Amino acid sequence: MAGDKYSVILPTYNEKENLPIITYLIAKTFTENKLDWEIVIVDDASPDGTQDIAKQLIKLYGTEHIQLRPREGKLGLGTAYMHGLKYVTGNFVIIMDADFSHHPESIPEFIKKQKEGNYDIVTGTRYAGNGGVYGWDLKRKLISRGANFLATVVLRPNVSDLTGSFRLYKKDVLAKIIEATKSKGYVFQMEMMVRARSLGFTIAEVPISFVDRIYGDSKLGGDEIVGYLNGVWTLFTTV
Ligand SMILES: Nc1nc2c(ncn2[C@@H]2O[C@H](COP(=O)(O)OP(=O)(O)O[C@H]3O[C@H](CO)[C@@H](O)[C@H](O)[C@@H]3O)[C@@H](O)[C@H]2O)c(=O)[nH]1
Ligand SMILES: [Mg+2]
Repeated sequence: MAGDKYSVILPTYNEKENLPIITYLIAKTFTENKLDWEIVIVDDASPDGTQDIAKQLIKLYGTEHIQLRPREGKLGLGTAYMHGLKYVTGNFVIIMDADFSHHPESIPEFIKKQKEGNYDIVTGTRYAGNGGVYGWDLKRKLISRGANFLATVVLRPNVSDLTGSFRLYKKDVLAKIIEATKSKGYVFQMEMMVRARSLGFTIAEVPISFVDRIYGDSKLGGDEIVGYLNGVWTLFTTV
């Protein structure tokens, strides 16, 4: 629709190798599809110089397309989205990873799906249709499947991929969900879907291929798994 603007919130922590290429591909995707866009980079004081790269990208694409909204230290993904949302100027928000696990080529499919039913949220799914995961070892696959299975059985939010983060939201919907969401770590993605359901928002799905990163390391650790289990329990007893 004329007047729609898509704001991509891109959280980064040590993504200097990935940031220029992901930015290029996001820009290309929006430009080719004649869509209005911006990227809000939320960098948590990455020691590798990610912010220097971001500043160069602002010079290249302009302040109307790229915002750098840094924070003092590594404060986690959930709060990175909240922080980025404060600066968003579009009426739609896309959240994705900066490490190519989420490919920008899916963005037009998300937008098309959103328009089909005027959905509040379109979530990427690795666990339906021709979606999938590539490059993870068995352990990480089992953690992801287990996390989804547990929350699906206990909380029944009727979303096939609860722990993924590649999603499109109406901006005011995202603001309301974030306000209701209490957890801060990786569990945030799952809680957001459960909250969205209980607030009555509509959710559609688009199958995506999640490809493990080539550059840098995942930030998922044992404390995140404990945090997830706590999150499922808390939602089970309160929502
Ligand atoms: N600003 C900021 N960015 C962060 C932080 N931690 C991670 N990031 C950024 O967030 C993105 C995802 O981080 P990864 O460390 O690559 O996550 P992953 O293990 O590949 O996990 C992915 O899959 C999970 C489960 O499916 C998802 O829950 C998660 O959101 C992500 O999509 C990357 O762009 C990374 O730089 C943080 O504390 N602060
Ligand atoms: Mg990753």
